[in-house]
Amino acid sequence: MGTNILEVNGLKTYYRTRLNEKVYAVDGVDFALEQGKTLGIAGESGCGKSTLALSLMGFYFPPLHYGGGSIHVDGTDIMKLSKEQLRRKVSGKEIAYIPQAAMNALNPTMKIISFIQDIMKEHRPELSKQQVWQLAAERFETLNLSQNVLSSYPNELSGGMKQRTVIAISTILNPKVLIADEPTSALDVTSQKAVIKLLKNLLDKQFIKALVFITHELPLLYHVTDDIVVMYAGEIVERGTAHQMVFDPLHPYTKRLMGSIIVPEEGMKGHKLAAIPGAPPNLKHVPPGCRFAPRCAFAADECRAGKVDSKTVDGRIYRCRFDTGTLKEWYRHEQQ
Ligand SMILES: Nc1ncnc2c1ncn2[C@@H]1O[C@H](COP(=O)(O)OP(=O)(O)OP(=O)(O)O)[C@@H](O)[C@H]1O
Repeated sequence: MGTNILEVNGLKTYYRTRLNEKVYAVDGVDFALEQGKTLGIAGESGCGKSTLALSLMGFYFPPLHYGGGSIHVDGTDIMKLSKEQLRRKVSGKEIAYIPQAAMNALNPTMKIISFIQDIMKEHRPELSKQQVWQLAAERFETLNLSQNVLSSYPNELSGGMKQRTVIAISTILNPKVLIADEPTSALDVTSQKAVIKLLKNLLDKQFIKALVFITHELPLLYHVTDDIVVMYAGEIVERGTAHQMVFDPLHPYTKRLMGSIIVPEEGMKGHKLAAIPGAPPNLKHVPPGCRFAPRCAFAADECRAGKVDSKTVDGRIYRCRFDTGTLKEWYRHEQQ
């Protein structure tokens, strides 16, 4: 077992709406990520992936509120730090976050180098403008990005180049953990591959120590991450290696999620596609038992009765009352 660079225990966060209702977007999440590893987070829209990312950064600004639990980054519980300590010591330095569509949020009137100068002014004020340029140019070259990009405006770059630039900027301080939220969505296949290559490069060169990759496209994670967790209605319902999750899912939700997506992998090309019936629950009023039960073909009365805890079997974690033998038998029957 390696060192855990990120450890999350019992994390709960919620939104408070204008009508004073609570939306339980992250509801008791536990996971750990070892140094040098990549973790994928998958799930349908609205299951809490982006909220989890915001929560991991300690970005608690209304309407998002912290409800409990701990987040250790390289041994430090960041929830015990003040907002000011978080901003100065953690954000971007220990843990960095690339939100969805970040590349479209770059100020179009600023050259790329200006974004890096702003970061360095805050975190490395001792560096001169010339030194910042030198540092940025070396980093860009190492990541196979031309240093000409530094003197460009965001709108002069293609979508794929813009996204790679955002990633290079966000990791300029060598954060221990990088959280990338849908970093490849809205890009063509060639640009997606370039982004994935860049992320792997950051890990190989040890500019980052661990990567969390969030996407609703579970099969994409197969090429990027060591492990995958699947979220459903604010909870993690399964965790396994990328191979296990794609080729041998245990939880009925993971199984249905895989069955609803075109999987280009060898051995999966012929699998039958079927949409998951129904919709995820309203996170203001989650069902009392298994949250997937209302949509699950295998659900029994006991599934709807009380909270379903996670269990660990052969290193895999899943949140379902049924044992692995029963689940696999059902899936085998379905395929016939
Ligand atoms: N500002 C907000 N106020 C209230 N509820 C919110 C707010 N932002 C998100 N939510 C709710 O929190 C839940 C989780 O949303 P979140 O965006 O984290 O899901 P997601 O899995 O990242 O979805 P997507 O893939 O579409 O980004 C959803 O029910 C969503 O409606």
